[in-house]
Amino acid sequence: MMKTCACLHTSSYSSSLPLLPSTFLFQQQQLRYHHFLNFRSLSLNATPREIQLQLSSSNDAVLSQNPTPPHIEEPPPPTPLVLSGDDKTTTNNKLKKKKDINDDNSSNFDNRFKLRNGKEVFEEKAYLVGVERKGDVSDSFGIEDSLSELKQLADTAGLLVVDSTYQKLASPNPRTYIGSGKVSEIKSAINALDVETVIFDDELSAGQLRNLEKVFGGDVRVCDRTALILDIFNQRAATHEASLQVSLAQMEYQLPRLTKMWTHLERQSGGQVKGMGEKQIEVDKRILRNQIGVLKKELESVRKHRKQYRNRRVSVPVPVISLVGYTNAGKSTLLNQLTGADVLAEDKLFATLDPTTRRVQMKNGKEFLLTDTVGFIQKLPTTLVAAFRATLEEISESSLLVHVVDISHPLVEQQINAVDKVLSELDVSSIPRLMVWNKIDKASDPQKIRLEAEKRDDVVCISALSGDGLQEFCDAIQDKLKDSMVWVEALLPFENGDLLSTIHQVGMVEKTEYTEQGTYIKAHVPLRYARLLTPMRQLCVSRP
Ligand SMILES: Nc1nc2c(ncn2[C@@H]2O[C@H](COP(=O)(O)OP(=O)(O)OP(=O)(O)O)[C@@H](O)[C@H]2O)c(=O)[nH]1
Ligand SMILES: [Mg+2]
Repeated sequence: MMKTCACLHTSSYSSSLPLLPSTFLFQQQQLRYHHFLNFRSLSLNATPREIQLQLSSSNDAVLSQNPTPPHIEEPPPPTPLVLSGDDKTTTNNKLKKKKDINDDNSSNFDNRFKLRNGKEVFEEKAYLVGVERKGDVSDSFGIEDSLSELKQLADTAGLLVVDSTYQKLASPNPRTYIGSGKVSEIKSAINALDVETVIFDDELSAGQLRNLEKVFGGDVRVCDRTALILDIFNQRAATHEASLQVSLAQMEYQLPRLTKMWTHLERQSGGQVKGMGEKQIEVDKRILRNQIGVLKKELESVRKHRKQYRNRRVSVPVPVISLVGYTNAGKSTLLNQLTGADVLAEDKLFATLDPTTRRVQMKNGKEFLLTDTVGFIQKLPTTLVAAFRATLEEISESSLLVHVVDISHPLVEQQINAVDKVLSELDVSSIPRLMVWNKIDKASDPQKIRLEAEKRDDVVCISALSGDGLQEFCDAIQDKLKDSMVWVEALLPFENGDLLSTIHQVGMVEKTEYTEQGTYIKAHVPLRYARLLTPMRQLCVSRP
């Protein structure tokens, strides 16, 4: 796979703009600055598939060009570190170099290769940094909770978190995000703990990233929560559509961060190529914008296919219900439990990226389609919400949204608010909702929670893991679907037998009476069918 990517990359460059010398350096810079993004400059003529491969493959592709920049000392080509099994695993040239350096101490180093989900992952030492904004509203995540979530994210990405710190600030420092005292404190921690990566809990600007890396020293990488989430998504994207969406989000994240990364060229060449950096930023921005355009087109075509598929599904008269909720709430476990599907469900953030739809048959013979979707998280980057819009369209075309909540989680209220916030961005307020309090088996006082749920409308307690409460869940779905339907009394002529059986399938028929003129029904039916029945409803009104 890695070899394939390298070949692809070389051939795509042969038919594209020549790489400017500085682009090579830029690639090296990117590997340092944005280790998590597996990002590199791309050829203008690359196909979306190539772009995707280039983005998702490890850093070996960069080496295939190997141009020699004038006036600038060429950096030694790093040897990629091949980890078994997975070309998307976080790999890094620097690691190989470090491994060589550390050969004497290699047993210590090798201890940090861990097997996760069947993949070998190198655990880089990471240090977390957060900022508590004075005056933050109390219903949002506290700084310690937010940092502990960041630790979970880092863990999911395969990093080894060695320590963390935070600072209370009225407003972030525009140059370094945190104050200078805190910067020095972190620098000491980096030296003492041999930290390789510093991760900030909030999105940093290009300038802040650059300044912090400068202060921390050449070998230390700095990244932010968004880059970390993007990296997890990149590692986990399993389908063509998900890969395209992640690639697009990565590029959009990257675009504003190209600014001024080139000034080092002018410094290194002693001013001989003055202005070169500035020009190169423009060239690379243009290349990146072109790639974004190519990806958007490709996504649009994938989106059209999905739409056609959805349209076909609409013609199958079964309501579609989407599971939404905070990451790790138990959505996939619920889908698996109800449908016998085999969707990956695990105690990691963002286990699911692609929607999976399965048919559920209830005891009364009624059916619905259940869709599992990508989980949400607080501080979800807007670029990601936008990039996943195509996938999230599944949600907007549902008859009902089931909000799955991990009721055993200490920050359950904050998680509910974060999900509501994302849903409000998706413009789905008109779709009826049902809330499910999951993991009731794990709650410290399940009885108290059940009593609380009884007091509320639209809440059902379940354990997706044990299957407890699933019958109540299906009953609640029936009731909710009924609420979203229209009450009709109609007389269907006998030649409309097909429509009658569809109504039995999608609606809730309360009375059927056979008369000489046709079948008289009283039922709740979806709006679409109420419209189809309009002429027959008039007939019914005129019935003696
Ligand atoms: N104790 C208990 N654990 C549960 C329950 N439901 C899910 N889990 C566990 O919670 C973890 C996350 O479950 P998933 O089904 O992967 O959660 P998800 O909402 O699909 O997560 P994302 O795909 O990341 O958004 C897994 O380890 C499940 O075994 C439950 O009812 N009780
Ligand atoms: Mg899931």
